[in-house]
Amino acid sequence: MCVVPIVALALVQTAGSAEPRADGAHGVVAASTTTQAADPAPAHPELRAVFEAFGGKPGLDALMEDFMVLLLADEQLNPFFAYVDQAAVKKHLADQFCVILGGDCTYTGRDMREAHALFEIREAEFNRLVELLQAAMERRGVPFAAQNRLLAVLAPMQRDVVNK
Ligand code: HEM
Repeated sequence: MCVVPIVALALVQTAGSAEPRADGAHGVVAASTTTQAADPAPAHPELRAVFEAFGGKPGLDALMEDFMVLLLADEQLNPFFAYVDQAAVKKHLADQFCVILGGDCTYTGRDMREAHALFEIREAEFNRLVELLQAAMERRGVPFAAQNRLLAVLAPMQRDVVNK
């Protein structure tokens, strides 16, 4: 199987701002090293053809069924997924991928940093999850080029998911 390299992107730094603060305090907010969580479902309307190649929303729902089976059967990743609300994870993943691929869906889950904050996730586990996603896409007959277009937009999320 061809493993697509996952590109780690530089962290985004919040810039200094003269806007009023959300907490009601006034004055210039100093530049901070705090990082902002990235949009968990950045829409890519140009990927609409990729969305179709996945079989639209029904295809994504079916993909997540297969993906969860693989995650739970995997020795390395089972401990992460065995005790969570698997139905919610599948739904949120399908909605998230749908939005990302330009589909007409709404993502109602948490941002990526928050959703994964209770877990210690290493790069090796991120890479394993990507392998299993590739296996699930392969099983569903998603064309290789479409697989890679999706993986390319998921890759930058590594910085919000990997926290160990
Ligand atoms: C690009 C990679 C990833 C994406 C796009 C992603 C996306 C998501 C989404 C959308 C949710 C649902 C959030 C919610 O319900 O509010 C979720 C939950 C979860 N993810 Fe990830 N994830 C990624 C990588 C990983 C990795 C590498 C692991 C661990 C090895 C992991 C473990 C989990 C677990 C355990 C949950 C359930 C959290 C809970 O219910 O408290 N994820 N993920």
